[in-house]
Amino acid sequence: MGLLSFSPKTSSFSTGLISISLKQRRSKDSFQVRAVAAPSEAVSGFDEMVAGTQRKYYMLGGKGGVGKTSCAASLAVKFANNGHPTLVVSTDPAHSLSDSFAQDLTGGQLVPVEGPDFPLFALEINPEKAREEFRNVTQKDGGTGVKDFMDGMGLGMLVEQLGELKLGELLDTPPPGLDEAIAISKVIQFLESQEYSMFTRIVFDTAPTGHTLRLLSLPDFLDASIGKILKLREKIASATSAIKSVFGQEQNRQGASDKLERLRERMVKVRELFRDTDSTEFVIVTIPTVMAVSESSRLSESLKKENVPVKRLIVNQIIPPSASDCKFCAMKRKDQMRALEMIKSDSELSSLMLIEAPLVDVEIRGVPALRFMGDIIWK
Ligand SMILES: Nc1ncnc2c1ncn2[C@@H]1O[C@H](COP(=O)(O)OP(=O)(O)OP(=O)(O)O)[C@@H](O)[C@H]1O
Repeated sequence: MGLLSFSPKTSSFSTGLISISLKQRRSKDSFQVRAVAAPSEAVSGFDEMVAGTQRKYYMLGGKGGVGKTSCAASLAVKFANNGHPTLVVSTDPAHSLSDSFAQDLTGGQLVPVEGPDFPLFALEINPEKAREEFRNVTQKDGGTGVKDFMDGMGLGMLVEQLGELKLGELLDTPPPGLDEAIAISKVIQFLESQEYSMFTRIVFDTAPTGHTLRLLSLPDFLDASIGKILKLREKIASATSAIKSVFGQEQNRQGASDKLERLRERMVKVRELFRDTDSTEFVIVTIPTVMAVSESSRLSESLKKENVPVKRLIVNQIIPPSASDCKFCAMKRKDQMRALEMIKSDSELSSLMLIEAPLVDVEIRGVPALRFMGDIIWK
């Protein structure tokens, strides 16, 4: 039975034996973590992930509650501790980065995370704010704005075409994934600015599976919608050149058109980013249950169909072999082993690099704990 120590003074766990089942004892200035079993060797190919200074994006996603945030945050800490200025971004409308790092990272701005050796910043995208901005741009220039404008001008024949866009409806009752698409396009907007040029690793903590699947098709959908709006605008502009002078708004409208065009370009970039094998990888996180494995298999299939690069599958929260005589633990573990076998024979998942991460008996919160978890998973 080995022992791992953590000292807040050095903010690190001692190296050596890695634990699966942990018993935590807190004292005034230190706590110890008792290791009762050694984990199966997880090999994530971290050397390949950390190599090079070219910017890389890692998107972690999967079913709700499987540990996406913990895995994403631990990967970000690990990158930062390996010399990469790193940005961790939450695009999940229900953010939990602040909880995971045990620091206030809210506000929709870059916030420095205290603890790692190299700069680590976090960004929780505020989906409501981002959606509001999106709504302003599209409505001003394309959504209800265009509809009202056309109605007013008696250009009824174009209204039918506008109906196809369903953009107003989309914004009033946003489907799952829209917030994500907007959030990621927002991130791309950020990344174009100088302030963000320092980051060589960007880790996304994404929303649960359903949102991700929807998200994959959204950039195409929005790109097409915005494209249609722009075409409509052109038609209106050419059909009503006289109106322009009456309203004297040509400059404003041109500005709004440019904004819309930029939004569209960003959507195209989102789509490209998701499919760029040189810079991007989607890491699926799951737990060893039949339901989670089935969902992960479907996610993997959809990602591949969309040409999104997927190489790694983290199976999180694996119960260690029962050292005691706990019947519940033994049964649960047997169940989990069945799910693991299912992964190994699944046509989608078996080809992925399998990273097994143990269930630890302390909550993973704060940089030292994330560093500890990262050292188990990412090696
Ligand atoms: N390997 C693990 N061992 C013990 N606890 C874990 C492990 N992985 C995650 N947890 C705990 O499980 C809870 C959920 O984890 P996390 O927030 O990372 O999941 P999530 O998939 O991001 O959830 P959501 O979909 O709700 O955002 C947290 O309390 C976290 O500390």
